[in-house]
Amino acid sequence: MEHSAADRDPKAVEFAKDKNGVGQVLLRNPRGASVRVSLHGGQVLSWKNDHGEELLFISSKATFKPPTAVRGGIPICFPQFGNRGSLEQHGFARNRMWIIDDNPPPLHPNDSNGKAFTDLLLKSSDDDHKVWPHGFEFRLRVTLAVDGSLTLISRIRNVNCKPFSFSIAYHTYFALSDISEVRVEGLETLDYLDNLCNRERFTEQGDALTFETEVDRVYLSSSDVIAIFDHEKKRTFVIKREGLPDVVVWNPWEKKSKTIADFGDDEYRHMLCVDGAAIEKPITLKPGEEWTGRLELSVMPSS
Ligand SMILES: O=P(O)(O)OC[C@H]1O[C@@H](O)[C@H](O)[C@@H](O)[C@@H]1O
Repeated sequence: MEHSAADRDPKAVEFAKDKNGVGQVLLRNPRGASVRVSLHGGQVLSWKNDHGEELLFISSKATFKPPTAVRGGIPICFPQFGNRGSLEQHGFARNRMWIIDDNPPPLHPNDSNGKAFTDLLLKSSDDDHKVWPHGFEFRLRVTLAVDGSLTLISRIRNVNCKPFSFSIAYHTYFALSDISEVRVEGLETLDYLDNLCNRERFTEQGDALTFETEVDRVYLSSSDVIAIFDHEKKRTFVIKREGLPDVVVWNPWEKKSKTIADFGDDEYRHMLCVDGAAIEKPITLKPGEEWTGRLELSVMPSS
């Protein structure tokens, strides 16, 4: 039996609909932090700390009307990343309607006890089979802990009689004061594939990543914790991953921003995508097998 914060506080998990009729789950912790998850795409749309400050970027030009994913938050790229395959960009999961999973297979008690959480489910549909002929169940648990950290646990199961392979990324748009004041640590000396150079492979040379132009890279096989230091806001995002060896770093910068319809011209200054991902070596599941991946995001004060 799993016990969530909802067992003690009926306000810890609430369900509502947005103005387009899309279901959303709101998680709250006792200190006032909150997380909002949409059933559309299983996408986290908001993560606020206990001062009510938004930690995820959402574009002022974002459209919240399905079927397109919202520009910001944490869209889930599955079963394809980017255009590395025949499916639509970043796969179809972010554009599908998920359901609430009332009776998910249990997870470790640490993933629920004392926390506010919700379980969502996406099952492959007949439409999905036309473009990707595989049977899967994708279970997503979104958890808000008492310390304000946000955890996404994905369990993907092959429910068909033939194997399939997939890629996945949690395309996390972090909200920042100013991209030119930001430093990312944990990717030093790693190899990366540069999407701006036909995925050519390079090796990261610098001490830490800083930003002064467009970046669109997949860092490979990183085992470290990633930290995003925001000097102006005096806070550091800490990203921990399990089962997600690769890390995408994306900022469209000035020129590309102007070509993205649901993104403001100057908004690149206030966001950075850093995704926990499994891309270079797709994950293969035999019939009946399940894969688990875990992303944990937390924020710490820094000087
Ligand atoms: O506009 P989309 O489909 O959400 O993708 C945004 C970006 O996502 C990044 O992860 C890709 O590497 C970029 O190439 C892409 O432009």
